Amino acid sequence: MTPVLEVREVTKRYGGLVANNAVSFSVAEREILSVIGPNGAGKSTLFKQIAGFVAPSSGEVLFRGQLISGMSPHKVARLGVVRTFQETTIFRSMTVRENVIVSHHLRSRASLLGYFFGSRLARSDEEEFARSADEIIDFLGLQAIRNELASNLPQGHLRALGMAIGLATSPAVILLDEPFAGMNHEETMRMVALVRRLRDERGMTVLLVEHDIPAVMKISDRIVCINFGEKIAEGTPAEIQADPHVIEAYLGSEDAAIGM
Ligand SMILES: Nc1ncnc2c1ncn2[C@@H]1O[C@H](COP(=O)(O)OP(=O)(O)OP(=O)(O)O)[C@@H](O)[C@H]1O
Repeated sequence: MTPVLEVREVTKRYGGLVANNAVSFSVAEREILSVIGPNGAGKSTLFKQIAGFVAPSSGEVLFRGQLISGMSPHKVARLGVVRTFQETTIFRSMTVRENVIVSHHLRSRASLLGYFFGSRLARSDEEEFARSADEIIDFLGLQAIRNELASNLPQGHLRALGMAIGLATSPAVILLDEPFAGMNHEETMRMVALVRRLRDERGMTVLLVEHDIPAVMKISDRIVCINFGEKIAEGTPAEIQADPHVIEAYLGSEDAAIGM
């Protein structure tokens, strides 16, 4: 089967620093794949290149066979590859529901400006977007904060809103940047279940960058491990857990052992 996403020999240099060095891997439809590695390994840089926030120095990223590396994040998102949590646009003076409605305009025929100025085309989309926004809010269990201003939300809810905004565009591939960061065990388990539902109920392919190794082991179909910008291992959670290169990378870092 054609992979939904292909990362081919992606290299990113910042001056003399090589943040990613010829990283290659592919992701199958409806797969949950995690990218792990010690601090500064190059995980965020890799995600930014997949989602269009940063252009590779060399190499390419393909989505269903189409070249997407070098495109703007907006174009990449329109095609169906969306990164959430960091650098997500949240309108602080709008409510949760309004934010999710507005985000639908990324895939709309009418422009965002049309929404603000009430164009006819925008008005015709409005009802559908409101219905879809309510569905996403229910899906994520955010009913209680539906009408809360974004500026009043604590960090955890802001992250959930970031996810809601990502879902509003109905992506085929969603990239989650440290979805479990700062969460206690119970919250993490809830998020693990939610990510599985994205795949099982919405047919999405999920890529995540995450430091919470036990959660990664639980949730991932496959894991790619990078260290000093290079891919050092790729495999199932059991394979990664037993890989000597991975163990060595973690033992030599301040992330401590790859404790599971
Ligand atoms: N815009 C930039 N300019 C210069 N160097 C950068 C830039 N972005 C990242 N780097 C460097 O590239 C390397 C990889 O950084 P990156 O943020 O991708 O790592 P990471 O694995 O995501 O780290 P962490 O787990 O700590 O978030 C680091 O040495 C970082 O300092």
